[in-house]
Amino acid sequence: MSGVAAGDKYVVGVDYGTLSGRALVVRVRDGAELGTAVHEYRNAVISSALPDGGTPLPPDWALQDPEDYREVLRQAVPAAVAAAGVDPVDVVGIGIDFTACTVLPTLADGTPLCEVPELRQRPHAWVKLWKHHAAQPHADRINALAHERREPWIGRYGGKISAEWQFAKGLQILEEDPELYHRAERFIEAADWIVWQLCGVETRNVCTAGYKGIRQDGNYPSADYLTALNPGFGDFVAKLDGPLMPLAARAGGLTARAAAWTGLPEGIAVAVGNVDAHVTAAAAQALDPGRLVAIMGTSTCHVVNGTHPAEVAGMCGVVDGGISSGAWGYEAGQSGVGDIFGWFVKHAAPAGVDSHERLTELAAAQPVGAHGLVALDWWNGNRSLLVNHDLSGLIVGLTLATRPEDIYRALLEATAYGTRMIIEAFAEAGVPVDDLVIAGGLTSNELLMQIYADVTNRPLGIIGSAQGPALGSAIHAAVAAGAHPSIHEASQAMGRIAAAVYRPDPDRVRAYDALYAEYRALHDHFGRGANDVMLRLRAIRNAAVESASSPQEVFA
Ligand SMILES: Nc1ncnc2c1ncn2[C@@H]1O[C@H](COP(=O)(O)OP(=O)(O)O)[C@@H](O)[C@H]1O
Ligand SMILES: O=C(CO)[C@@H](O)[C@@H](O)COP(=O)(O)O
Repeated sequence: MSGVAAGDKYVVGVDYGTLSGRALVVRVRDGAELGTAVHEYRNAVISSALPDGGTPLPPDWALQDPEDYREVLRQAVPAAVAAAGVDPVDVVGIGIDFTACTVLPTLADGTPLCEVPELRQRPHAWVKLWKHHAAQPHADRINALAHERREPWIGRYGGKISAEWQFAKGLQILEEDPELYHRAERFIEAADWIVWQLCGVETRNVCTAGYKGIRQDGNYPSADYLTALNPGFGDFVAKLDGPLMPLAARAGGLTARAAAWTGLPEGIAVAVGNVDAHVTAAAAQALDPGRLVAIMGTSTCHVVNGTHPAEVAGMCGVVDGGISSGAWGYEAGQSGVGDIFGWFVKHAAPAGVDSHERLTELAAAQPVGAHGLVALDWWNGNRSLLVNHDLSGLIVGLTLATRPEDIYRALLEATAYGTRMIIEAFAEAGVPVDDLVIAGGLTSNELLMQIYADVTNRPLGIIGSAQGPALGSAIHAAVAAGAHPSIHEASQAMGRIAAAVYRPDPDRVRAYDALYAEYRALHDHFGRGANDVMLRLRAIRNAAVESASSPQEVFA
């Protein structure tokens, strides 16, 4: 990479993903990406047993190790600066984005409870990753009580709080390990925790407080409501509440300790924490209302700005300033997308066709509908519109003639139908979606992109960066450092989009309309109570796994 010139200033964006953290060095003047480095988390996703080989974990758990996050600062940031060839003294700010809701209990000084020696073997002491889905029963109770009491905030979450979010995860800790819950003086998004590590100041960003917490119109749920959920839960908001700051604000200056980790100058601006999806809207120059950004990787997040708050059934949430100050930001999501394709390649495709590239090549040769299949894309549950992580996947239409590429294509299509359900829910609630911009690793699959254009009948733009979230974080860092006056101006100067790269084809649009009608019928049948077979199967599975983990069977 090249482009280093005297007088230029730089910012570093750090994108904390599910398996790794990436640092990117960006030129403030025009957003040129000069150097990048990735650090894979040593403990990755902790889902079967705690790292020291000890305590086994029940189904649907997903934990992480906060030390992996610090290691990204020590490894990836200096490596990216070295790769860029810039002098660290010319770096004026650092910004981060994180997966969310990825959340941890800490002491008052920010020490994660899993780093307190006597708590290390307690599963609830660790970071709960966004895809920790074991708090579904807690989410169900949060929702039922909110509706019963007509809590004013529930409509801002499409009628349902997700099992992935702060209140469900917090309630699970209280009810499964009350002593640990009481040891937690703070309960904090990893996005805000790593900013605390960087600048030594605890802040809370409006984005995660709004979408992943339940903060609306300046308030969290009342102590009265929380106590009705569980008499011990009334103090939860006190653990969450911190100095709330708008996106792109300066949280503080880089501490001497974090300067030593990163090799960056002490005192440079540290931007307020942000979320991988939301930060990408700035990178894709997609802050105007009506332009929906889908960040497609292991999962998909959909974010779009609107001019007013509307209640969209099944969305994740609408938050004032949740994507950028001055607009109402909407979020929806699909919990499994690339992960479903990855599952098929790894566990179901026979040798010889067990790669995304080969399956895509074979699937691309088919006319729409030729495989005779429709799938429901719920391998990792359903985040929007059904908000139920106990739902599971389904493929209808299998015959002896079905080939691996048929199933692979049906899975690609199923995720596109899921996105269309979300777009239609927005439109029905008066939140227009005029075009889509796609970001994330899946943009490299051209067949998938064309399927999305045809299924949604909308032009598809592609973000002009392979590192959308990290670029978005760098843009926020530039604003926090005062190098651009606002996120809109920084987005125009530093963001990149190739508009309308994929256009819908009218014949394929018609063919997909028919298949989408079948998807919708299956979606409502299995997802809206007509047939709860998926929920019954999940209960049977959980009981079987639980009985198999009795001491005799585990150690047999
Ligand atoms: N060519 C491909 N076509 C479809 N899916 C792919 C392809 N290559 C990788 N994937 C899937 O994409 C996901 C990785 O995407 P990426 O954007 O890197 O992930 P992340 O969400 O962690 O940032 C994995 O789930 C993988 O199975
Ligand atoms: O839910 C959000 C953001 O709100 C994401 O962080 C979460 O889906 C993780 O996404 P990826 O792992 O980046 O696909």
